[in-house]
Amino acid sequence: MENGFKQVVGAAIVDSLARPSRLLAARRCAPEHYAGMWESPGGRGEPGESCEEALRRELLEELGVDSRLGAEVAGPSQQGWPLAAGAAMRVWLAEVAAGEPLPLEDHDELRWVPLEAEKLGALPWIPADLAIVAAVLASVR
Ligand SMILES: Nc1nc2c([nH]c(=O)n2[C@H]2C[C@H](O)[C@@H](COP(=O)(O)OP(=O)(O)OP(=O)(O)O)O2)c(=O)[nH]1
Repeated sequence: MENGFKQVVGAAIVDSLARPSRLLAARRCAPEHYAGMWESPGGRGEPGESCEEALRRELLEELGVDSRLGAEVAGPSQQGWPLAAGAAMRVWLAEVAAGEPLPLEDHDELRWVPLEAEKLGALPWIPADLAIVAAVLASVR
């Protein structure tokens, strides 16, 4: 695997993988320069974890839910979507398998947003996430 970027993983959590109509957006409360911006829950992997394992662990830690991953929303490189500061994020569609998502860590608000360009575009996403949100929309249509 190519290893030029710090690998981040993120989840485009939809209400239902079979019939997606809403996306779970999460508002970051830290670090300061990302506070107030919306993103896909996720984070960095730990040594020895696959990206999928890292993502399911992050969703349990951050939101308190068990998750089921669907298809990857492939980005322009093997490492996914370019982020700021030399990082890249692989993104998977996902749904909640058990539990109710809560902003336990890193976020101060969660919102189920209709999978419509206008509704999603109204949130101040981390700039790097705008291309990802557009690809998620395209992938569920
Ligand atoms: N989780 C997530 N991080 C994103 C997104 N977009 C984006 O630019 N980032 C950036 C913010 C952070 O600099 C980095 C992810 O780091 P993180 O802070 O979520 O990772 P982590 O929970 O494992 O935290 P740490 O171990 O680095 O402290 O990627 C996104 O949609 N989701």
